[in-house]
Amino acid sequence: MNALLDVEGLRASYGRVPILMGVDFTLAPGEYLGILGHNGMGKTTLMRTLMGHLPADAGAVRFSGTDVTRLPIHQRARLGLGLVPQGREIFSTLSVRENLRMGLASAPKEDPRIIDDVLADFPRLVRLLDRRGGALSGGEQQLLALARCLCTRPKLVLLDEPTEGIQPSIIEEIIETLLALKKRWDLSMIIVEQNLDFITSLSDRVLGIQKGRITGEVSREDLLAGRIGMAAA
Ligand SMILES: Nc1ncnc2c1ncn2[C@@H]1O[C@H](COP(=O)(O)OP(=O)(O)OP(=O)(O)O)[C@@H](O)[C@H]1O
Repeated sequence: MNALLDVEGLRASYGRVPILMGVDFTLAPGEYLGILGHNGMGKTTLMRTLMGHLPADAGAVRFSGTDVTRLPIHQRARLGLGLVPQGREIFSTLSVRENLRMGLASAPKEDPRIIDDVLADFPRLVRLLDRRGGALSGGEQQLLALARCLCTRPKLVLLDEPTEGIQPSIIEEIIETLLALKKRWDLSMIIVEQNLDFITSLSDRVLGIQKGRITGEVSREDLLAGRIGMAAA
């Protein structure tokens, strides 16, 4: 089967400091791929480079058969790439409803019915529609950031450290939501995390990243059996 995402020799840097040192991997349609790595290993840099927030110095990113390596963010979004950034970037003075409308603005087709469709998978947000984004808990903000991204109708969601600073009770709800989305939407996902339990619950496969390089791959069977050593160490 053709890959949905094909990343080859990807390099990126901040100024003269190289961070991604040649990243290679592919993602199949419908796959949830985990990327596990400690602080500062380049996980966020990889997500930002895939989305186009940071230019690639070398290598290629092909998405859905199109070379997107040099495309600006909005064109990648229109092709079906969506990023839920680390820190969530909720508009704190806008209501939940208004935050969702902001997501709609980058959708290929600005159809307000998309919001209702998305909310069907986020019952907790339905009760909070008029609340200010800044008055939500961290977990509720994470659900909102995910729902806002889904309003762009992505095929591939890049989810950057969703459990950071979130209470365990709502982490379970995020896992259930993500698994339900996998079934109901035709969705693929890259989940960057340090939380091993979270990534094990969701991923079909996990890649380890160290110092800007993919260091290993763990299958779902090995994940469930607790055999993760070489990827994340
Ligand atoms: N805007 C920036 N300018 C310069 N250096 C940066 C910038 N953002 C990140 N870095 C550096 O790039 C390296 C990789 O950072 P990155 O945020 O990609 O790591 P990470 O694996 O996502 O870590 P974390 O889990 O802490 O978010 C780190 O050494 C970091 O200090």
